Amino acid sequence: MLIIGIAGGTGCGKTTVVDQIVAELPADEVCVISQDSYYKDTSHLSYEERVKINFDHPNSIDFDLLVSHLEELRNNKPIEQPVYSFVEHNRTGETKTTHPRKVIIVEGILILTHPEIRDLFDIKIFVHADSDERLIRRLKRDIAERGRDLDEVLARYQTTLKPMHNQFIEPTKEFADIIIPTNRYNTVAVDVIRTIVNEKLANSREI
Ligand SMILES: Nc1ncnc2c1ncn2[C@@H]1O[C@H](COP(=O)(O)OP(=O)(O)O)[C@@H](O)[C@H]1O
Ligand SMILES: Nc1ccn([C@@H]2O[C@H](COP(=O)(O)O)[C@@H](O)[C@H]2O)c(=O)n1
Repeated sequence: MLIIGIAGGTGCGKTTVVDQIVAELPADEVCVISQDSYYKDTSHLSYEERVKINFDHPNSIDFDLLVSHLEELRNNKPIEQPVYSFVEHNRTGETKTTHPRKVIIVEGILILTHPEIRDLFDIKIFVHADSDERLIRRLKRDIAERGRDLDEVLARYQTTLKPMHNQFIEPTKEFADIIIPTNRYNTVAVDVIRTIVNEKLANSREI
């Protein structure tokens, strides 16, 4: 089994890179775990209280559940990945059954901040895009897909997102084996990673 961690600031293109890697791999050989699924259950809070949560701080993530799920997958057991709603700022109550695969990709802004999770990764990747580029992408995406407006995204960016990025996310770049620049679409880097993954898969088939 090969476990790959893909980190980087919001809007850097993690999901896009993951989709590009996965697109060329056999569906039954890869699964994806998103850190977003592991935002803490906040059902005990009202919507007004949930909106105020700092979603860019490591304390917002249920790392205990994420670690236990990764351990289960490593032991060849399926897990129930929570489904998260960015509109409700909460888990939906539904889960997605995720089966263990030869390649497990874990992606999220804060996954390299957690020492135990870092140790589980065979390859650690940090996706980098400039902060102005990330803000532009985040604005467009959150308004189009996550039910937000301009003021909400900018306020969140200034109050939590930018300071948390500088304090917690950017420093984890030093743990990365590979840094992918994504100010533009980086097909070369994605090809390199695909080659590494395919080589590992071919070796595991021979054993
Ligand atoms: N290299 C790129 N160039 C331009 N736009 C991109 C690039 N990578 C991603 N995007 C766009 O930016 C937005 C955020 O990308 P996404 O992959 O969701 O980032 P992340 O998962 O890191 O938050 C999406 O709308 C995506 O289509
Ligand atoms: N209810 C929430 C939960 C998280 N966020 C933001 O999502 C970002 C992480 O997701 P990416 O896909 O962008 O990596 C993070 O920066 C949180 O601020 C949110 O807006 N609402």
